[in-house]
Amino acid sequence: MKALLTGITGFAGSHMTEFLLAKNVEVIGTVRQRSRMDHIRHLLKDIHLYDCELRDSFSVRTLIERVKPDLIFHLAAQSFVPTSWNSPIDTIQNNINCQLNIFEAVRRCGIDCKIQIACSSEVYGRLEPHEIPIKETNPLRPLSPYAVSKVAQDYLGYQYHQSYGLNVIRTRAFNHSGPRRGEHFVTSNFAKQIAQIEKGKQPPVVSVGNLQAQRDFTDVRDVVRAYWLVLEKGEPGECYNIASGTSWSIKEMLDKLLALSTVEIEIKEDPARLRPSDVEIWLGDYSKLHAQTGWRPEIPFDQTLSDLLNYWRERV
Ligand SMILES: C[C@H]1O[C@H](OP(=O)(O)OP(=O)(O)OC[C@H]2O[C@@H](n3cnc4c(=O)[nH]c(N)nc43)[C@H](O)[C@@H]2O)[C@@H](O)[C@@H](O)C1=O
Repeated sequence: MKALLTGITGFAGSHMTEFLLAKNVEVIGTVRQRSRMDHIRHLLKDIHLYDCELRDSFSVRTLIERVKPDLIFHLAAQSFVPTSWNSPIDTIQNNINCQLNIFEAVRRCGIDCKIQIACSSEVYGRLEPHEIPIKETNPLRPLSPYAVSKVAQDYLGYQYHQSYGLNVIRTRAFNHSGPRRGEHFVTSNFAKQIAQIEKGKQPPVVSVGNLQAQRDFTDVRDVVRAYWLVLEKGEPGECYNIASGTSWSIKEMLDKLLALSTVEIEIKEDPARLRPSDVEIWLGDYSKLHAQTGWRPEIPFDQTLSDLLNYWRERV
């Protein structure tokens, strides 16, 4: 079996690759000139990489024709919410166009393959208290340009299934973390700062943004297992939440990280880290995914944070 991964050099992509290789699936990934290989260097001898600019329809079609994948995991995206405030057009164009190029290539080449698209809990945006925990049937009220790009990706997945019968499954992952998480995302950012403080490379102050927000964190290794399971057992055209079913405030998450360290550390709010609007609370209901595939989260959040902090301790 052949799996094509977009975003293979990224956080989820590298974990997805490890998961697929352990299942003896042939892994093919797309890279660009500027892709950094740090996360997949240890896997290079076991995978095939193709130069492909996902924004370029010709490049994508050539790749799909050549590879003829059985499975596609579409993980590549501009995924950092604050970047989407600074360059909304770039985020929207990138996230929508890349996916459209994949859909059109699969459709026009007539390839029979299953496609997982990495949508997001960001599509839900603003919530009413009675809507928590969030089900897939909830109205979508996106609160950032990134969230709007994910709504478009999500609905295009639905539409291409309805219109052309493409075998697309939409996953709405809530926040996820673990080793290799990009350093701008909150868990990784705080863990890296703490690791730097422990080594005396930063004064003993952690800079933070909005600590009141509540997030539902799942370990990335559980998330990629869900990506696999939806293609194995999911219903084409459907969407599935991937969540832990537990919510932590960002302050609680920071306290957990601080408790893993022996150093005295102060907390300081940095106004530059606040956003024009921030989703207040996320708590996902993953019962649909569980009923369809048997998936449930296995790695406790404390383990995720400890692995992440140790990851940074080895790198700073
Ligand atoms: C599901 C969704 O999940 C992620 O989006 P995100 O929730 O924006 O992730 P984050 O780690 O940037 O922020 C989480 C929360 O933490 C607050 N926060 C406080 N202080 C800092 C801080 O210092 N840095 C950051 N980054 N956030 C901070 C921040 O205001 C927010 O409330 C992406 O994977 C996205 O691709 C996705 O799809």
